[in-house]
Amino acid sequence: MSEDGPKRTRPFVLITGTPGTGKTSTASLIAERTGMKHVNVGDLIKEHKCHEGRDEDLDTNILDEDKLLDAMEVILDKAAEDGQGIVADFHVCEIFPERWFDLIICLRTSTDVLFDRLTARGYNEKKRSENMEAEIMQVILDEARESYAQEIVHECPSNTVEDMETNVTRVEQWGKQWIKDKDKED
Ligand SMILES: Nc1ncnc2c1ncn2[C@@H]1O[C@H](COP(=O)(O)OP(=O)(O)OP(=O)(O)O)[C@@H](O)[C@H]1O
Repeated sequence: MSEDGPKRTRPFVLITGTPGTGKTSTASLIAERTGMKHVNVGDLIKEHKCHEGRDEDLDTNILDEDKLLDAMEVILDKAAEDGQGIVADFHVCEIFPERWFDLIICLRTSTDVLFDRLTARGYNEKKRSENMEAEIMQVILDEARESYAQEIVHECPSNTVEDMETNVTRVEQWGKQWIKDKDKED
């Protein structure tokens, strides 16, 4: 959202984490429960063709960040104008301007569970290993902590359906409080 964009009355949340940790499932449940708009950044990239080519080795597309940020800014500005919250999900968090998000949830999944999920998804061995390693090394969590204020970054386990329920409820309750606090401010 642009610096001089519309004032926000609802929160913007980013769900991040290694591929397979449950970002899309969690974000869509949050959207369902709260009425926030779900922005599946992966889908947005496909829709707007934000690619600069393909990394065949890693079996992944190379992201055109500027194009993605432009496309997202339009969506975020519109949500702010409409008084709607945003729950975005993406496995990269450091590319977004810090001012965009009020809460960053970094989902974490244990090695054995993630292995099974990525295998079920048909990831090739190299892609699966890269992602497993990234999760073990907490690459995304470190990126989140480096890119945003410490107090808005939360690490949340996402191994079981119960974990997902806890995470969704947590964001839902946090959102209600955010709105109350915002109302008091105005
Ligand atoms: N907490 C959880 N408990 C049980 N199953 C889960 C949980 N989180 C995700 N899953 C399952 O794991 C798979 C991957 O989930 P999902 O697509 O939401 O992950 P993702 O982090 O969005 O992945 P990507 O970054 O590749 O889009 C799905 O089959 C989903 O149902």
